[in-house]
Amino acid sequence: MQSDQKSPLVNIAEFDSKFSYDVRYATDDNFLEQTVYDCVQCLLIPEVAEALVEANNYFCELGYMIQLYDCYRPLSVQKKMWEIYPNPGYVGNPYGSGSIHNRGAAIDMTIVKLDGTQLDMGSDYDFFGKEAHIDHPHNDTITANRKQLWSVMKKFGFSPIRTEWWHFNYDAKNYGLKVLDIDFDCE
Ligand SMILES: C[C@@H](N)C(=O)N[C@H](C)C(=O)O
Ligand SMILES: [Zn+2]
Repeated sequence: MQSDQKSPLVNIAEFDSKFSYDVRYATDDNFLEQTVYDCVQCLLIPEVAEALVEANNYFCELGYMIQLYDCYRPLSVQKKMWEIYPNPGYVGNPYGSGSIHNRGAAIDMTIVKLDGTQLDMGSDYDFFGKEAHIDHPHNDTITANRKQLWSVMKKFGFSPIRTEWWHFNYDAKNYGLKVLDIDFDCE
């Protein structure tokens, strides 16, 4: 941790929009099989938080809301992930260009109905295999659910990656953003 680093991140909970949370990295129910976050928070740089709120408000008008799996991720956690699963198709290499999560400009997410009902996206979150790929063929329901997710996210400036249906990077210039290693303030 670099505690002298001033945080440029904002907490999505401070915005006027209702999100659902399923932050498994704050539990041991994740591919690391260990708790790597001290609390559930979605931190992002302001520009990305604003775009996400707009996307969520749009989803809400359609009868859905965003369920957040992960937002900003400290570089120290990225290193733990890489140690356990050093595959650049599924985990950004912290010793290379890293992850857009480390820059507060990527989100892992799905959408759920406003009553909390889950939508079938064809694989679980952080399933590292071909069923999670955005070009893998699935049945009509899954295809329609994914289309709903991606069409709205793209409208608000987010792009998916090929191997993970749940991962979105904000805009194309984001590798130029600063990599951060700030702990969550869980007070
Ligand atoms: C680990 C997974 N949830 C994820 O976010 N992977 C991408 C590729 C990343 O680490 O940036
Ligand atoms: Zn991700």
